[in-house]
This record gives sequence, C-alpha cells and structure tokens, in this order.
Amino acid sequence: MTTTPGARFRQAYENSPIMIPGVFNALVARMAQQAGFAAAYQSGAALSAGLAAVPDVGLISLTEFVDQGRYLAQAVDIPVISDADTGFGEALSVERTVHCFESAGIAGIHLEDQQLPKRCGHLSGKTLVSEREMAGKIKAAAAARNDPSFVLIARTDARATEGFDAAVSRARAYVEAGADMIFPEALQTPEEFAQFAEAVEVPLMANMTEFGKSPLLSFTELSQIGYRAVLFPVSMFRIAMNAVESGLRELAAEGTQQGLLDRMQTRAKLYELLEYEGYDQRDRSYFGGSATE
Ligand SMILES: C[C@](O)(C(=O)O)[C@H](CC(=O)O)C(=O)O
Ligand SMILES: [Mg+2]
Repeated sequence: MTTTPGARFRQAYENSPIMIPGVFNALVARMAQQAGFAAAYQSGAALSAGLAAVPDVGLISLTEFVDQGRYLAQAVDIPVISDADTGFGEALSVERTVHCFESAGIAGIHLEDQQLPKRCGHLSGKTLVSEREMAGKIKAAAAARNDPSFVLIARTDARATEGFDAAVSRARAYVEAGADMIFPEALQTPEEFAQFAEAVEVPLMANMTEFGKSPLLSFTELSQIGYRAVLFPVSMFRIAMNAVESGLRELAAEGTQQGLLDRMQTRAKLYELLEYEGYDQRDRSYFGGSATE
C-alpha cells in the first residue's frame, strides 16, 4: 500500500459520497470490506458497550480506543476512521491522541466539543466547551499530524444545547481552525440536514444512528443534499446484539443449539474470512511443501 490511510480515506469521499458502517471488531471490519464498503468506523458507543459494558460517557481510555483501532486497521485495506470523543484531554493531550491513532494505522478521527463527562450525542444533559477552547484543540490536532492527509473531523454537539445557528457558526470556526470535515451531531429534521449542508462548505459527515434524535435519512437522500460521508455507527452492533440475545434465550430454553445452526456463521465462512487457506499453504511451503501434520 503506497498511500497513507488518510490519503485513501480522502480519496474515497472525494471520489463519491460513501457509507461508513461501524465495525465493532476486526472480523466485522473484514466483513464490511468484503461487502464493498469504502471505509469503516470505530464507534466509541459500541466500544464502551462491547469492551466494558459501560455507557458512552467518556469512560474508555485513549489506549483502549487505539488498541482496538489498530486491530481494525490491520484487518483490512479500506481506511478505518475512529471516534476520539473529546480528544482525551486538552490541546496537548490532543496532540498525543493524534499521534497514537496515526501510528495505529487509523485514517482520521472525530473530535467533539463536549465537556466531560461527555455523552452520546443523542442523550440529554450535554454541555459544551467554548468555541475558542475547541478551536484550540483542533489547531493542536492539525499541527500534530505526521501525515497531512490524516483526516480531522470536528463534531459539534451544539444543536442540542445552543441551537442550530450556533452549530453552524461553531462548524465554521472549526473549519477555520483546521478541520477537514464537519460532523453536525443530532440534527433534528431533514430540513436541518439540508440547511446545514447549504451553510457549511466543507465535506460533511451525517450520523444515522438509530433510536436517537435525528431522522433516519437514506444514503441517497443525504448524498443528494451534499453529505460526503454517512455514518451507521452502531447499526451492526445492534443487529448482532439482538441476534445474540435471542440465541442465548433459545439455547437456555432448548438445551441444544440445533435450532440455531442456520442463524450461525459457518466454520467455512469464518475460515474464508480469516484467509485460513493461505496460512495453511504458507506454513506447508516453509517445510518444502511437505505436510506439517
Ligand atoms: C457516533 C457515536 O459517537 C458513536 O460513538 O458511535 C454515538 C452513536 C450513538 O450513541 O448512537 C453518538 O454520540 O452519536
Ligand atoms: Mg461516540
């Protein structure tokens, strides 16, 4: 791979609008790549829930994000971007946050303007840092990049607290500070999505998370009104968790998994995703082609 992850991510969304599914582990990242997605996303909400069974209120550390992020990036060729919550501290911490994600092979991160304890953008009770403070963090992030293509996505949570106009003016200030892309969190109507796209002239990312405050617009609708990236951050996690819950219930009730087999990923499919065949062949080749068993 000659280009950097950031350059590949930019190329993808500059070419045409892209859908970005959240991938909650490395195998899911592989599956997203196989399904044809041009990029994948590490969600803080899914990581908090999946890794530690804790809510998305800023409890997961930088190291935990970066560790899983590295597994995701290593599993695929498509660029992986990550949630970086509030940047794990102030401006100087944000510098290190960028270094760590970059060195893990991540293509870009989003930083949000909330105060700690941060919350999922679709929960109530959010409070924001000042525009000046957030702009300073973005400047720090931009200056810290080793690869100028590493994508800085500034997320503003202002819609819920200060209103739509404040979200637009914060977004403009964040672009001025060096953000490459803007993520307007929790817009409330289709009209707001359209108005925001008219008002802010950098690439935009829409968050189509379910059961939240935003209407679920389709990728086609969003790309037509100007969004370059559409995030489905927790969709696959929710599907998987629901499937697991019913599987556990059925196993407990039936005492056998016989009735569940057709809902399972088969061993053959798993091995195909893991590229097991190649491992086996290489292992044999190291011993002059003779069987290792
Ligand atoms: C995008 C998000 O930041 C995430 O962590 O995936 C969440 C998603 C969610 O909780 O549904 C968000 O704050 O919107
Ligand atoms: Mg998040």
